[in-house]
Amino acid sequence: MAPNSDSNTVFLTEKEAERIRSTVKTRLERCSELTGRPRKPRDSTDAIKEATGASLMADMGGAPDPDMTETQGPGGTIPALAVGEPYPPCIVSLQDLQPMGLADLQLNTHHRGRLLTVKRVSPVVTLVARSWAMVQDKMGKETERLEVCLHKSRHGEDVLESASGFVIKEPFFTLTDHGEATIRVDHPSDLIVYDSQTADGSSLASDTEVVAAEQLARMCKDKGNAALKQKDLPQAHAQYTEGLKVAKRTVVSDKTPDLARDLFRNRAYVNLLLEQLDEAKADAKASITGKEDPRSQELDSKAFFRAGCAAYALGDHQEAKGFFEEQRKRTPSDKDAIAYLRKIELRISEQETGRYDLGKIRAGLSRVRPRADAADFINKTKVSDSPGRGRGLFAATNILAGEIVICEKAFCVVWGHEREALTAMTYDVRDDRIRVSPVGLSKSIVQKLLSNPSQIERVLGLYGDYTGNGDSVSRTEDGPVVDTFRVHDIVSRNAFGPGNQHGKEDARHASTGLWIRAACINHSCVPNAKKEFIGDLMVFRATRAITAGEELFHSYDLSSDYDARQTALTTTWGFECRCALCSTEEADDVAVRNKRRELASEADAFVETEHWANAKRLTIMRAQRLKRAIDGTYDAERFESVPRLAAQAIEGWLAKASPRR
Ligand SMILES: C[S@@+](CC[C@H](N)C(=O)[O-])C[C@H]1O[C@@H](n2cnc3c(N)ncnc32)[C@H](O)[C@@H]1O
Repeated sequence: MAPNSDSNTVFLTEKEAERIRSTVKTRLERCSELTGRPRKPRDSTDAIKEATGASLMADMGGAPDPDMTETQGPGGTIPALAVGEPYPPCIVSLQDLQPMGLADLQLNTHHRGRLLTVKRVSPVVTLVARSWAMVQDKMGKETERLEVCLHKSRHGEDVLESASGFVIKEPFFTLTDHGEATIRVDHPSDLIVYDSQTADGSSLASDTEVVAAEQLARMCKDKGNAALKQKDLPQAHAQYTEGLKVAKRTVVSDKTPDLARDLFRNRAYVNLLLEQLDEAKADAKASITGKEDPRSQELDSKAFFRAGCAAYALGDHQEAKGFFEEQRKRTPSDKDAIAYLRKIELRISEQETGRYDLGKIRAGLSRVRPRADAADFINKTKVSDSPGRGRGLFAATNILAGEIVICEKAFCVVWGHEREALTAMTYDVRDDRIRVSPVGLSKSIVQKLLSNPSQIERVLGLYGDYTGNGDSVSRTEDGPVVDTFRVHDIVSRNAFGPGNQHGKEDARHASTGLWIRAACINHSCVPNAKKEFIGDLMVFRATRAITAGEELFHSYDLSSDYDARQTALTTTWGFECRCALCSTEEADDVAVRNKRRELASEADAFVETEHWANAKRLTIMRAQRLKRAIDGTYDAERFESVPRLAAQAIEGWLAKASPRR
């Protein structure tokens, strides 16, 4: 990777790049040699001792993290990960899988159709991009390493650390980068936290059992309330869920129907805090009593409010409006409902007209509130095939120069200053390329999809190199399923950086986001739309008049240098640009392109250091000379109808400069 003065550029030495490549290649060779071989038993005591030591060292930061690679630059060290060996997640429910033991594991094998029940027997070794621990199966005779890669936490808690019992669906037994055997989990839905309490009340028969079940449900509700008070949201959610298993049984709900409703209402609240919006909405709806007495009206008002908040956060403004109106009917003076209904009017107007108070939106943003409260405006565009480029976004109506084409909130954005921000060097074995990848964004998207499965289809419908094995299963009886490899590939080809809006960023913590509609816009070096970011709002404006039916383009890479642009487009986006400008520049002599690159760098440095306001006559003359020199590298005839990108910065400066009086 080329050295660069830009603070967001990662500089990887050839030696480091070679080390990453050879580590991965050696592992793959070893894996293929060992495929199908039986697992070698481990000495339990030694294995646990080793994990305990490694866990202590990791906690103290005392040992080098094997995930990390050295890079030069302000970001410091960056994790290095191998990608490009995707496999689909398990899409079979637990009840349809056959149990197996650790002794049955075979190397480099996905044990399809099988499940492993294990308990953790060592502390967890928490590394930047993975966590691991030693586990034993039911018999307690065999011990093995269990590693959770990248997607290792849920609601901010390390999954391995959150419990001691796990079920691994269709376990993948392989080698670590260092050649050690391990069970490896890449898809969060393949690891189920094993729940020993089976309070499903499935065989409730006698009155005494029903009373006991009711008591159990009440106890869960109390425990949930206590956990909520302690702000232990995952625990509160688990307790309410446990209580609901019993309270929903007909024999219990016939006797005390309000118990399940209370649990649903409480869980709706916890779900809102956990941003599990699908379930928050469903729970709130399930808790509605429909009764007329004042107490029930008050409780239903609360339920409609929670359903409204969930629908609003999901961007379903019409649905949210319906819920808040129901709330207002029950509690007419409720200020929250009135405030939300007012906001919804604004959102619906933004969505329909594309008119935004962008100044106000900008003023409401800050480092602690970096996400805009705004609706998406997309109805001037439609998605259609773009020959040679997959799908593209097209104008559905005539659009004037300067008009908003689309305005969209990020489906997910991770700001450089947020805990989730994480950049990695990924070595992709499919094309032998090392890239800088926003893996923190992939992690956050996976979490968001697991929490809101209604959104899975929208995201997985985006373009990515790996498209899975054709199964579109996004849920089993055990919960939502998200293919993390597909999300990784989608992020690679569709994510953008909203820029440094909230203080300095470094290479390891760059801001990145995913905008679903805008992800359909293809690239051109001669675009007809230009994007700007206001918080997580991506605003595209037409740079010239666009007629209905025309394809919309923006520039993925703004470099004025043909070679730099082509390298970025092939490496990051996987295509060679064949636009009118690239074809013209490609025909230039290499020496001419080199000269132009040098002059453009000089012009950039000039623009950076010399302010145009009150510039001296001599400074202006220098700028004019530079512009003439750059123009001299362009053949007037061939470049008549395409832009001269290298001259744009200095032209802009000259247009603004005025001689000092
Ligand atoms: C953000 S997506 C754009 C939408 C995409 N075409 C689709 O079908 O969903 C980026 C991908 O679109 C394709 N693409 C974008 N602009 C292109 C162009 N000018 N020429 C060829 N492929 C292009 C590349 O495969 C790139 O990785």
